[in-house]
Amino acid sequence: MLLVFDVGNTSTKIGLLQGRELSRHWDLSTQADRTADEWGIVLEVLFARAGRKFAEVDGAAIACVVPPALAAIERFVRRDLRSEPLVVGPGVHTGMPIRYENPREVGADRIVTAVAAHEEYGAPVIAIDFGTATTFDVVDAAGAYAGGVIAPGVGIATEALFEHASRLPRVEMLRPPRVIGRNTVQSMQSGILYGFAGQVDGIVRRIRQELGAEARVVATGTYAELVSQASETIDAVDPFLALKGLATVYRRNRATGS
Ligand SMILES: Nc1ncnc2c1ncn2[C@@H]1O[C@H](COP(=O)(O)OP(=O)(O)O)[C@@H](O)[C@H]1O
Ligand SMILES: CC(C)(COP(=O)(O)O)[C@@H](O)C(=O)NCCC(=O)O
Ligand SMILES: [K+]
Repeated sequence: MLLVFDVGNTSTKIGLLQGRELSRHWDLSTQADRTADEWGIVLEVLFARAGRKFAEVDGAAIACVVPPALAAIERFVRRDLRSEPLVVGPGVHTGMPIRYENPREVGADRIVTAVAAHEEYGAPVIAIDFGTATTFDVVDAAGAYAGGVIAPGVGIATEALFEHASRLPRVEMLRPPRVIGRNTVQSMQSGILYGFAGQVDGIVRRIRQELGAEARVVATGTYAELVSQASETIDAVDPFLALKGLATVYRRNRATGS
């Protein structure tokens, strides 16, 4: 079995794969100061509840965009799983050429997400990840990572709205009954949902124009389901793109299997 970690700025997504099948997945808050011992405790509990044992794990892969969180996970994998983790980053073979000016700059989460989108939907494809940031990752017709877009995420942008406007409350992220809100909460829900859906549609149209191709669009991340309800350009929602992409990159590096 393969254990994969996608460490984002807000949450750490963990998956257990048997071959290509994601058999379990968990979502923890990202805590950069969590120690290797604490990782051991947390995963022991999760494994026990899933009826799994550390000894069944024969490989691990990590994509981390929070540098201080990485070392403890690596230590946990080496010590408790007795395995050398594959950390996605410079020098790792992903099978996808990167057209960023400086390929080292691209977040590992974006690369594995793009790899999974390409594998599942072909090329060209646009993967959107609604996490702390909203990221668009573009895979061109030749299957290369063409670059993309980084925008303020739905959660943090909304947080800024009520932090900076005294009379605005925290609102639930829901689809309001109409676009024209008749109370504060509905007005904010409308602005959030249709604002971010419009952002997606506008950016996707421009990307397609620049690519000169009708790339398909797959969305992932916390707000993917919500925004896709109002977006006209999102073709599919897949909550596990990054975890699947991690497994693919692992296979491409450690070909003996997972
Ligand atoms: N369980 C939750 N309930 C509400 N909001 C959440 C939850 N988990 C994450 N979020 C919000 O989602 C955003 C991060 O999404 P996530 O997919 O975890 O991002 P990342 O990949 O950057 O860690 C944050 O703005 C956070 O406030
Ligand atoms: C863009 C990101 C902040 C997204 O992180 P997330 O929202 O998933 O926590 C992350 O991928 C990152 O730090 N990237 C490095 C810069 C880049 O990709 O160009
Ligand atoms: K992410």
